[in-house]
Amino acid sequence: MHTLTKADDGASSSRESSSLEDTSNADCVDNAHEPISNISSENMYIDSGIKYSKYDEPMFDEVEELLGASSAPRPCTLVWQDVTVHIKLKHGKLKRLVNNVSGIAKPGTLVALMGPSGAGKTTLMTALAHRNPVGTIVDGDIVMNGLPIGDFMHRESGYMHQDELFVENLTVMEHLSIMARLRMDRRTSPLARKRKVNQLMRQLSLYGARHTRIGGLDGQKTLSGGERKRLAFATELLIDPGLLFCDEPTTGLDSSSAQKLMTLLRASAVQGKTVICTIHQPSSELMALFDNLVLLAEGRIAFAGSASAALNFFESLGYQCPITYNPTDYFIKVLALTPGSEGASRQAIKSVCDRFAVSDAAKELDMEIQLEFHLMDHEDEETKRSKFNISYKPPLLHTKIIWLVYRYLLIVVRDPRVLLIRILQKLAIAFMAGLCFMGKANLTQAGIQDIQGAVFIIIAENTFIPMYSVLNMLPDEFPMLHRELKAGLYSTPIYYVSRMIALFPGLVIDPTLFTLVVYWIAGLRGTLYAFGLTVFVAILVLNVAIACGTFFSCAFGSMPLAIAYLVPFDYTLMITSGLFIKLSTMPKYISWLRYISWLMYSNEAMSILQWDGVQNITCPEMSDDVAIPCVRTGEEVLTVYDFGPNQFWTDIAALVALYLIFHLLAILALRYRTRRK
Ligand SMILES: Nc1ncnc2c1ncn2[C@@H]1O[C@H](COP(=O)(O)OP(=O)(O)OP(=O)(O)O)[C@@H](O)[C@H]1O
Repeated sequence: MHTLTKADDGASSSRESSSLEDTSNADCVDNAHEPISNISSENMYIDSGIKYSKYDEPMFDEVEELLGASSAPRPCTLVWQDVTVHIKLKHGKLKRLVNNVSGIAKPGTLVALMGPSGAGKTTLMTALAHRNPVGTIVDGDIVMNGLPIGDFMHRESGYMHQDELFVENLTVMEHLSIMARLRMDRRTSPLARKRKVNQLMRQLSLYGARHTRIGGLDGQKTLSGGERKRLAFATELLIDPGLLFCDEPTTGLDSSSAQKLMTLLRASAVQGKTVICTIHQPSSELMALFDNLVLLAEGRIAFAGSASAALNFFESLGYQCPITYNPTDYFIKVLALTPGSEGASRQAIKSVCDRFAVSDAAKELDMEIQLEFHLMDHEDEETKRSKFNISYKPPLLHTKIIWLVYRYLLIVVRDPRVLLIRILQKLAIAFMAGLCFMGKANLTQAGIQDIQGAVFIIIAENTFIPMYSVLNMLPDEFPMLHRELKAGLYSTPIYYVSRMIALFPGLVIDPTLFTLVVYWIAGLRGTLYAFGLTVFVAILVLNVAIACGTFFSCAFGSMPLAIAYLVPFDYTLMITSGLFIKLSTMPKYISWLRYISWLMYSNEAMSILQWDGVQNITCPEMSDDVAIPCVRTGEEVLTVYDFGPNQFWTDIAALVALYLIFHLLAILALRYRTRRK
């Protein structure tokens, strides 16, 4: 049953033992690139369904088909020594997640990071990949090709997450094309970019699904789990990283899809990449694809070395893997906490880790690490630099904005029903409202209230529903935003600006349509000047409302919290709009609120457009003995509402200022939120 050990025949062990002498990265890569056709059949053997050359290198006839005959990736050697990871808890205490862990991953190797749930695999891998969550403290040395890891890891390494996140409405080709624009060197020609995308789609069997949406609208074909994983893999391969981290890539896949994906990872290693992979209890066939195994338990190393050596090590401790057991399952069983007897389990795990720390395998590993450090120390700067993609030029700021805007516009275009329903709904409300005011907007005493009412309807419709509808937009995108920020694809302000630009067409069309219908049905002032500027103010109102809603969603992070704070705020806005209370009579301690009320500014501006210069408001017939108060001019109407007739452009300036302030506050809140993660 112990079929996981391709080293059982001795071929692998000879490589293991020679690995200390064979420290040249180039050798690893060269071996990996020996043309398959040059190896005769007597120089190969088959184990676990995988062909191996006499050099014990898996012979993927399909390597070139799988991953193409691209140029050899930059060799990446990652060494980590005495790495300890703590996380800061809320009350300031530190919790240790990874404890004094060392290891090495060389070019052309596929390393499995295994252990029971909660062992610290993901924590260690994010530390090695320099993609730690905020609040993580990493101690120890992590060195890639002689340099302590840093932000350069974004361009030198790829990171496949356990749960892949995509903009679901995009097709495979759109996703990869946009990612190519965001990730690849800006000097890459459009043809080369296109070729790369096509090549990856073919190699990863995604070409047939290139026009399939990743996730979907009802009834539409979408990608399978395996295809999604392969797409995530393709996304990482766009920059052809020398180092690849994969967090549980087989989770959620059936055995055939898992085998397919792992074969791809193996092929990447054969090409010369360094691949580090966390994996949960792989089958023997899958385990056979790995060169090295690192077993973690309770944040410590329980074993590091080849799979066959792991069997020997556990046997030496008295843990004899039953013949019917998959060895990896057995290792995990030994290292997992047993419910009900956690104390005894912890003691047993500690004993395994302690024994490994003084084992020959640990000493060998330590020697290998020391040797690697020694070699790195003696490399000159030029050699070190040649191992990095220092000439990489990230896409320019405007390129990122254009492609992000394109991505978010596609979301709208992909589902035009949402847009159509929104427009129809808007028009229906506009007709309803317009019909209520039809024939009422006259220059009479009663008409004053009707005109002011119609103006307020235009303002309210462009404020409340849009402000609330935007509350879940950014929080829904936070997980993906965090991930793409960590991958160094763009910055928070670039994301925010792009997101808002993509919204903008809707923010112009919506208020224009609504105002157009209400204005003409209600029969508001029939000059082009008044109509045009009313539409302009309505557009401004909607944009300020969206900016305000976005700020609340960024500041409070979730829709329920944002609503809790927004409701009292919107009441304040409404009360101070000038329609419900005479602004000059408001108590001093509260009257300042009118200055942040865009409802007040817009109400004043639209009222001015309706009443400026009006001189002929009719009064009811008066009997000789009763003097009925009567408003005869537009200026008097404005005075009734405490609006200044000359305030129009001041109101516009205030609306623009509020628009900018809310967006600025939203960006600051979003930055704070994304930095905390
Ligand atoms: N932010 C955090 N605050 C507190 N504890 C944390 C935090 N992040 C991780 N942990 C704890 O650290 C331990 C290791 O977590 P990690 O995700 O690295 O485990 P894992 O081995 O990848 O587990 P799994 O296989 O289930 O994904 C777990 O016990 C987890 O609860």
